[in-house]
Amino acid sequence: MSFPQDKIRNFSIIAHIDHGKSTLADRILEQTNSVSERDMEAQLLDDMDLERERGITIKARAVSVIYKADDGEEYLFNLIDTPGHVDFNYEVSRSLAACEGAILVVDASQGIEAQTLANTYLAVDSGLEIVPVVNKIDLPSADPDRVIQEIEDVIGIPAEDAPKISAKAGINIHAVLEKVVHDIPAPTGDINAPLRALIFDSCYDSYKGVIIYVRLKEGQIHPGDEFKLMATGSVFNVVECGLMHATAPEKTDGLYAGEVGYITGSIKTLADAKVGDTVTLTSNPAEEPLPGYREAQPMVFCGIYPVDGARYGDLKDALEKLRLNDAALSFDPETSVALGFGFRCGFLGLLHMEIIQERLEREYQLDLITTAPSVIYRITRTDGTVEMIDNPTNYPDPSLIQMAEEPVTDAHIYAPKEYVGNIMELCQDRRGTFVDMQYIDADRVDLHYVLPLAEIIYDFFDTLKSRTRGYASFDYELKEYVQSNLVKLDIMLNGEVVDALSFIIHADKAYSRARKMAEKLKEKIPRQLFEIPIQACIGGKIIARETVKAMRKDVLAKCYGGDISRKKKLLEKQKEGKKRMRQLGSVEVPQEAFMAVLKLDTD
Ligand SMILES: Nc1nc2c(ncn2[C@@H]2O[C@H](COP(=O)(O)OP(=O)(O)OP(=O)(O)O)[C@@H](O)[C@H]2O)c(=O)[nH]1
Repeated sequence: MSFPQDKIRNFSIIAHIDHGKSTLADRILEQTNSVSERDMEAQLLDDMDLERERGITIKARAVSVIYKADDGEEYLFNLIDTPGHVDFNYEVSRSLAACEGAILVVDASQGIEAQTLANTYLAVDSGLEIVPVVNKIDLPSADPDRVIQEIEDVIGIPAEDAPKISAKAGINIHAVLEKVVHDIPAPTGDINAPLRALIFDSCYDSYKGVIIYVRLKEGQIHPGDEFKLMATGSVFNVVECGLMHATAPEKTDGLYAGEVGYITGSIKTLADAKVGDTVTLTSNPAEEPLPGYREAQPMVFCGIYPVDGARYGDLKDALEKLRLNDAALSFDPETSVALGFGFRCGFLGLLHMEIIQERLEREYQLDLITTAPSVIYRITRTDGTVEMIDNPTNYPDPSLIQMAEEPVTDAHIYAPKEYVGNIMELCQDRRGTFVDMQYIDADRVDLHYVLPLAEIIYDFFDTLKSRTRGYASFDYELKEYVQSNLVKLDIMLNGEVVDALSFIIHADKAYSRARKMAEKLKEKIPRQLFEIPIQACIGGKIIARETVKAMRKDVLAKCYGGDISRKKKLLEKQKEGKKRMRQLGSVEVPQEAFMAVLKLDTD
């Protein structure tokens, strides 16, 4: 065994977004000489380009480093990075379950925010030792003592000797490393017991197949061993195992209880090696898997269509490739009269959805049309059957519905108290139910609301930010399904329903939304040779109407005579424009009309 258990420390860094988690991780790698300066790109742990650009951590990752402590001993630190966004909460909880402790980073000028608390609760639920650290003390607005007091008052853990650091300037990082050695317990677990290893992350490598990242709780595993994934039941042989160092993996002759490492075994798809599953050996299997496994459940759905119908096959290939590395992404073929062939895609949340859309466009050069995001509604039909509906097209006729239910969330908003009025107004407007309000300190409050998921998947967070000048933070958790007065709103152009524009909405909001959509469409649809009525209707009843007037004269008539190249240019331009048009029945609708209507709420 490479390292005695008592010299191993397995920990995560948890923080609210932007409080400096990745920067601290970089400093830890640097100070343990894990990376040469040349290799030290900022935010080494975030290795996807997109992550770097957005400055967020999408996938959890782990890295092993060796730290020579002040007591003269060498310690093996396994640092497990966690994603910082609620969409990826399940991955966060699995990463935490692989650790004994967590460094809690709090920004010295901002103090505790919504995800500080949400992530701390996840860590406490996993029984971790929390090591608070106050970061960004170099900022002029930093008030570390106030933040320490806040940690003690709000979280209820001792923090008077929390290291006050600057991850950016590299101040006091040593104190953090020593805290890890002294405050975070070493792992325990019998290396001779039947193997139980928790998969906390996995990725796809085109040479090695799926690489699974595990924390061994009990037992050991060696190359050549036959292992079983307990949730899926699939069996493989270990081809390689080892530790992940910052720059390259290190093959080892085995992994032992307490360690964190990787295993490869010609596993073909991520669906076989799911995060949260338990690895055991077929020769001496464990009786029970480790607790906490569940399937990642998509919560937000939308239709994705290629602008150019001929690229349907490319879109399919791209989605399949992305799914290799993202078991939470789901997609099924769907057809729309308006948009042709495409896919109904499911995501963990809005951020996840945006990331996938952006990757499809950027990495696979696809032009896409996406339909409005939808949550999953639970419909009980009059004949008693229950259906989960993620596509407005499948929404039954109102006469067949006995009860409609929608998902609601428990939401916490942290903000300075002067914004309480604005926030309450926003939550009210989004059909929120006020639960309570608590003071975090003299200036800031925690507003607790129950909010329908459908109301926060559009642009809730952006609106919240703009109404609080960026000071509010937000966190939510799915709570339950509740009965709701839902209707399906259809849009008709020239008397025909445009299926891609239909959506499910609360009855109270249907009228104003219908009116806004009709107005927007009128503005965006160019005049054509005939009059186009735009109608919004619920179950056949028209609730809003606008009309695009017919073209009165031939606009091309202006181009009499003139030089031929100018005419050609005009024709070229027209062709370009044509490509971006969709023929909906008898009406041509420009691409941007779809976009405009779908983004209605942000205006
Ligand atoms: N002034 C100052 N800025 C810091 C410090 N630590 C981090 N930052 C800056 O704060 C921003 C966010 O830091 P990150 O390390 O990306 O934060 P994070 O918590 O990893 O963010 P997510 O990955 O999105 O969760 C970056 O612009 C950093 O340069 C610090 O000690 N002082």
